[in-house]
Amino acid sequence: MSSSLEDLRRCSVAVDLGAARTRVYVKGAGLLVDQPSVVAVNTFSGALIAVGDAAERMDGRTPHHIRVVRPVSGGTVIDIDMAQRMLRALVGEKLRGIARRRALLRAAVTVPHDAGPLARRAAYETLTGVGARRVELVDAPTAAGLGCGLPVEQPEATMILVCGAATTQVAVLSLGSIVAAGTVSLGGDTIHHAVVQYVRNRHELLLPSQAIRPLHLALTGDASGEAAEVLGRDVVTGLARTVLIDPADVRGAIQTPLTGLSDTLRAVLHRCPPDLVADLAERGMVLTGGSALMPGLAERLRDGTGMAVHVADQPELCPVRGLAAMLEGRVGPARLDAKGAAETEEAPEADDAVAAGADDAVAAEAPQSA
Ligand SMILES: Nc1ncnc2c1ncn2[C@@H]1O[C@H](COP(=O)(O)OP(=O)(O)OP(=O)(O)O)[C@@H](O)[C@H]1O
Repeated sequence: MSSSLEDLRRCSVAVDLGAARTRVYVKGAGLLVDQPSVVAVNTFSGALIAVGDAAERMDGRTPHHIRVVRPVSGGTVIDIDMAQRMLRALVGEKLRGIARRRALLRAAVTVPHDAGPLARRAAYETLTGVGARRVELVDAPTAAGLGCGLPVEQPEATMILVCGAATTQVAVLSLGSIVAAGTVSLGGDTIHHAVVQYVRNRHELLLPSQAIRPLHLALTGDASGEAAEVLGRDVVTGLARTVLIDPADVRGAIQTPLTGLSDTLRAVLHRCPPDLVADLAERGMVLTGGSALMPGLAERLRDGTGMAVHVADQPELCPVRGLAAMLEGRVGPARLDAKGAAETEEAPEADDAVAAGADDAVAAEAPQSA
């Protein structure tokens, strides 16, 4: 059994810090948090006004003194302070309870497969800032693969797509490690921005967020071709106005990010040994992450690659479910090596830990959590 799986089993908390949503699983208690990764703060006093669902509802509707912040982007923490405040507000009391019962609060957190030292450091600092004394970093495709029941630890290829808010990670896994992987700027938010940009340029209209989701239906192959009426704000006059949007135009607007995904899939397959590609030809790929639910995405991938495409059950929960499986010791045989899927970060004693590469486990005690 590898030390990293042993370490993961000792964790009591699993965190999937996503650009769109934050999910926190606590051993023995289940999924305690599944909330938007959003914080609203008072810009004058710095006071926290709302987090999660409440903060997201304020987005786009705030007066000057309230700022709505998204502290995570593309699976990477970009504002550590806000991410810590968000986690404390969402789950702080529970973590304090666990920390009181256990001498050492250990947490596991997902990071993108290509996260660099700074991104790893940011995830680690976010968790230590809310009381974790030891942090296990697990790459998101491995966690998602385990979370949807794929045999990622077996000597056979599995292809997993983690379709997040702004990025999609494509990975081929075998023996618990990533064999080849790539990332493309495609997700629910990318599609959202592409559609907003198209309507703005073509119709000089700014769309509210809730008007976009119905337009996603244009992605489906069987889109009837009927134009959809949407209400927005005229760019010039500032007045409310409706326009008719042709589904064919929406498909055109999102073609570029979709082409990027097909290119990334091909590039990843190109880097795989032929034996693994043969496995994948039989099995196809599995889509996880919330954007896997985008209407028509699976069909378009099937048409574009000729491979079988499966959408996981509750795809948005796969990464956190995979972490939960590791924490509960449901992953075996234990073939995930320490330099592959999971890495341990221990809290540093001093700044020299920061200088050490993120790939190196740093043995030291954490400072007392706030
Ligand atoms: N039913 C749905 N149809 C289309 N898109 C959806 C649906 N449900 C969720 N999404 C999209 O999924 C994305 C969120 O997915 P998920 O929760 O997996 O992302 P995340 O883990 O927070 O993001 P990331 O991995 O980029 O950090 C959002 O962009 C959202 O618009």
